[in-house]
Amino acid sequence: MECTLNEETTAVAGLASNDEMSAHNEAVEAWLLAAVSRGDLSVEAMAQAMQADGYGEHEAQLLAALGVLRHEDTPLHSVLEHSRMQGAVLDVIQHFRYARLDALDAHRSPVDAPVAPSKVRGVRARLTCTSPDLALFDDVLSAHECSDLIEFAKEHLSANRVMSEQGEVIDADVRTSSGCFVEAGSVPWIDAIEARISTLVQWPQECMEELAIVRYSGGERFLSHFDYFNAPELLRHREELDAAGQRIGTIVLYLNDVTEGGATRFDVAGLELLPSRGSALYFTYRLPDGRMDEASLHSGTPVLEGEKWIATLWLRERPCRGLSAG
Ligand SMILES: O=C(O)CCC(=O)C(=O)O
Ligand SMILES: [Fe+2]
Repeated sequence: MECTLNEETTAVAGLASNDEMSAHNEAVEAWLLAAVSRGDLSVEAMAQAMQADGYGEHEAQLLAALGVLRHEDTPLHSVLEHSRMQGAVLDVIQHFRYARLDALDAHRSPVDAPVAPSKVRGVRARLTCTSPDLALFDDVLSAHECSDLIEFAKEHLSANRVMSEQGEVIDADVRTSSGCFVEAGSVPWIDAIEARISTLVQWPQECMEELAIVRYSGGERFLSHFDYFNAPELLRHREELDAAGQRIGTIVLYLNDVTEGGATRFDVAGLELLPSRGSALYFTYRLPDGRMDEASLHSGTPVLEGEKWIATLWLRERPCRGLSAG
């Protein structure tokens, strides 16, 4: 199983195999629900049963932990209290970039309604996938933060630029949106948002490019592309690689709900993620052997009604503050 849906489906897979995947997920979830309602909160027992059923150790632990988190709406700390394998669960959770809001609360911006410091809850991955490696998180930005970012961008938008084969900046058909960068300090709470994302994905803030806000109006889209620099023969790509290394991951923050169209589509997996205000898509594309993952090929599908607003953060191998890759 490559993709795991953890909530009601706000993600839509376009290929026929999705039906099989959903049926499989439903069966797994039904089993988890039954286990939880029997009062068996032992993640370990569930994981062992799943392993006996042919799941890999890691996957079984993850699914069992997710099952408890989801079906009981159980705070993370309570899962850990009930679990005899706290360390393993934490490893699994961290591996899949779960973060705890108490850690994230340190990075809440002033426009957020404060979460009581004693309140601990997990940031839930609605969906995880191994090929491409991605996770979709809910409630990463507050409604206030989303609308403030949109209001800021409205004052600073210009047509997005795409590089020609010769490495020149041109207006091209690949990306028909408008956008702007949010320089450090230009919005008071931008640092808080970036620090929160850094905590969520466990990657240093100084290795994140400047936040880029993009608006797609009716009919606008971003054709299939890789986010990493895949043409070292081009001067621009070579310069970028020399300056701060490869791009290895992307966070797309969805700033509004889109009425129709405007999905983020992963062509190889046939997976389409629908924007939902405040959620964050995180995907990575450096494979364990160092090659870049072609399964990360993706596009922004045409917006059919209304507008789509996103904010994107690209992760680099090395510090990149002050450089704008675009
Ligand atoms: O618009 C989208 O959903 C995708 C955006 C994207 O691919 C990017 O900003 O690199
Ligand atoms: Fe992209």
